[in-house]
Amino acid sequence: MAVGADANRVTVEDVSMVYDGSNGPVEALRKVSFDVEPGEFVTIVGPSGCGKTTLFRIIAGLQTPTEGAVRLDGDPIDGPGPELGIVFQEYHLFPWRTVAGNVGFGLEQTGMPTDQRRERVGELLELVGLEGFADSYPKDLSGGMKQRVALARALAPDPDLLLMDEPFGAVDAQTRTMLQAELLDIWEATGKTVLFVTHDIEEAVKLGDRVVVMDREPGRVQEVLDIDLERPRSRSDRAFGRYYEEILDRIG
Ligand SMILES: Nc1ncnc2c1ncn2[C@@H]1O[C@H](COP(=O)(O)OP(=O)(O)OP(=O)(O)O)[C@@H](O)[C@H]1O
Repeated sequence: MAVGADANRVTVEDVSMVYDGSNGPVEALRKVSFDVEPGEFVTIVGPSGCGKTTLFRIIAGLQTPTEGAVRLDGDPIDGPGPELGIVFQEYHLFPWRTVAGNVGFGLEQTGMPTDQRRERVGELLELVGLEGFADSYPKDLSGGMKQRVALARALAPDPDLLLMDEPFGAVDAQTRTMLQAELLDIWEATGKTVLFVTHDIEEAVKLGDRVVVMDREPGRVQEVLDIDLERPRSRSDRAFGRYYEEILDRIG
């Protein structure tokens, strides 16, 4: 295979997950398969309990599937590493570290020299629109700003894949719209492959090139829908509405 042919491609292969529930086995995923092409923005949408978080955790290497595998560039993902940038709904920032300290955390672990690290953190803060907040602490930031810090931290080691689990679920509607637009700008600027989990159909259609639609019946992928729309997209567009209704119809 040519060098780079598989760059940043994610392959989810027949992934199944069965939990040991207190009342017996709980099937969370059944033979889920799909690919994410390099540089693509893929959203995963489905109703509560359909297995989104389980799928996300398996792709992030935080959880081992009962069967199947997830590969990044052909290699199995066997734990979170610098090739993955992960953003959770609840920010997960270190409260005792400044904004710069949070963003630079992963870079410290790699042993990057201080000067270089400062420069990289500065670039990242600019990218997420937080210049001037390097010395602030998370407690002094709004939800949207905290999520920008979490995004900058995830991007710091220049990961192959950006994984986001309901990242805008905890912010108000106006901030959410703003963050969505900013994320698309960052995605375009960096060319990252993005996998984004949401329960919000509008968000899934607005952001994704392709939408992995989970079934009403837990653990199944209903279909993978190609969204053939130009950005920016809004619900007032007829074509947007068609995709929205289509997905709504499937998962209700
Ligand atoms: N640790 C666990 N032990 C037993 N069952 C679990 C466990 N984690 C999840 N489940 C079950 O697996 C199924 C899928 O859960 P999961 O959290 O992945 O779904 P989800 O789509 O992310 O839902 P939500 O949007 O509500 O978080 C559910 O039936 C859930 O109750």
